[in-house]
Amino acid sequence: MDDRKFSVLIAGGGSTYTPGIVMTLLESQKQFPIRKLKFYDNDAARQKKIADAIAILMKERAPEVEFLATTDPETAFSDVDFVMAQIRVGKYAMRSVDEKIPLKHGVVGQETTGPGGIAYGLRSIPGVIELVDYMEQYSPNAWMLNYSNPAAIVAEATRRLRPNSRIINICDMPIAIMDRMAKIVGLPGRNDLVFRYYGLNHFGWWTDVRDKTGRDLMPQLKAYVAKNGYWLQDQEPGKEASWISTYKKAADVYALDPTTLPNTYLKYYLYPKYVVEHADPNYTRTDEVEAGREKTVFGECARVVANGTAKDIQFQASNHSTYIVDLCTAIAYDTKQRLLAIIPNEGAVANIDPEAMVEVPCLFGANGPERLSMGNAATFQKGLITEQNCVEKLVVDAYEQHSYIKLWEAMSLCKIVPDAQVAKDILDEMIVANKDFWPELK
Ligand SMILES: NC(=O)c1ccc[n+]([C@@H]2O[C@H](COP(=O)([O-])OP(=O)(O)OC[C@H]3O[C@@H](n4cnc5c(N)ncnc54)[C@H](O)[C@@H]3O)[C@@H](O)[C@H]2O)c1
Ligand SMILES: O=P(O)(O)OC[C@H]1O[C@H](O[C@H]2[C@H](O)[C@@H](O)[C@@H](O)O[C@@H]2CO)[C@H](O)[C@@H](O)[C@@H]1O
Ligand SMILES: [Mn+2]
Repeated sequence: MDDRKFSVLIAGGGSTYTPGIVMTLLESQKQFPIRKLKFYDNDAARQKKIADAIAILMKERAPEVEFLATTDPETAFSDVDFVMAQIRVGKYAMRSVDEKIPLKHGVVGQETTGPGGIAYGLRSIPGVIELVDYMEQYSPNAWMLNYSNPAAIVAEATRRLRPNSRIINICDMPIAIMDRMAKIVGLPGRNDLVFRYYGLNHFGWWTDVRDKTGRDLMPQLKAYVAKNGYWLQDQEPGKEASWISTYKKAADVYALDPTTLPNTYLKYYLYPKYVVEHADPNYTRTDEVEAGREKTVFGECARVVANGTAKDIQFQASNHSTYIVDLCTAIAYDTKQRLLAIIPNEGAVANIDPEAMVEVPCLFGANGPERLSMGNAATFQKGLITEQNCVEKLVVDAYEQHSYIKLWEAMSLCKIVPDAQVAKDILDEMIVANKDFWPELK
């Protein structure tokens, strides 16, 4: 009988996703038992607001689990088995800038795609590399499951700058979509699907989806998505309008290739004009998140602290939290569960650059991900992936070489940006806005 219990560190303890992850960890004690839970953040005040509530929760529901929150790297990263990383370098203030500057130039302003994603990527690279270095210094046998975005650029940077690190970059978008697919075909959840998927992060397609008996679910899914996208009518009370619109827009993305099912993020690359026409340059997604998720999460934490009890705490598990715990479980117990991750291609998508960081199904075990072969990308996908992957590589080139030209090339090559002069105008504004975060570009 395996009586191991694990030590988990949440890096970015002040994240709005932290309470949901803690709820899943508490509900998963049979599947993935923990002995220690730590938070680490570089903003003590932000983290404390969440940690004070979670301390009450842990005392009431898991007093046997050691809990602490710290801003000290050695305290945080020592004696850790798994690091769950979810930092946002520059916080929402900089996400707001990432979204608003491009929109002023009539270009998509978005967290992880286009110029916004490029700017975010240059901020995130040093922050995530620092976490990897702390982990390797204090707990060299630990695994890092990294949600910190933009995962595509962070993944290329960690492949290049820390090639032997035990970091696995992940994304919950395909997971959320597969939970929807399961509902569309009347199955309990994503783990009841067997799928083939390939692409880059926030830039991928399903080519095959079956149930566990091998029944082909693609015809039923395609018929639904062609009409509704991934929007589940009336099954999502309170879902925000911007997300409803994104799920519905998948129908138009699907129309471009009815042989596959698309990731929702492709709308930004294939319908940028539509996105810009439906955006408000003065009130973007960050404003919605600050008025929504951030307010709700920090309000609930304050309520728990004020009441001195978490008996009626209003946080719950989500696909975001269950996914990262599924990954830790698969690694901890060598289960070989088939799970998506962003990994070095090395032939998984045979006709794409072997050094691309692709998002494909892997078998997860004690040695981490084992890639599954997804065959060749079709011509449409190959063209899109090759261009976008070069953008992501140019961003990491710009970071490594402190190169203005490389970053201008990345912005100009990006499918979302129509013109090299527009790219330059956006870039020059972003350099000023990111002066506290980016390397000085020559
Ligand atoms: N990969 C995915 O699919 C996925 C899904 C959801 C969220 N995310 C990402 O997770 C992250 C957290 O999202 P959020 O909305 O909760 O953000 P948030 O701003 O609420 O929390 C981020 C936390 O990171 C901390 N932080 C920033 N820089 C740091 C550094 N260098 N070292 C340590 N801590 C640092 C901040 O102080 C903050 O407490 C973001 O990067 C977001 O894009 C990714
Ligand atoms: O705009 P946000 O901050 O709500 O979400 C941006 C993230 O969207 C995807 O993840 C989640 C999202 O976090 C959650 O709010 C919900 O709406 O569902 C999405 C899919 O689970 C995306 O994968 C992340 O990379 C983004 O950061
Ligand atoms: Mn994602």
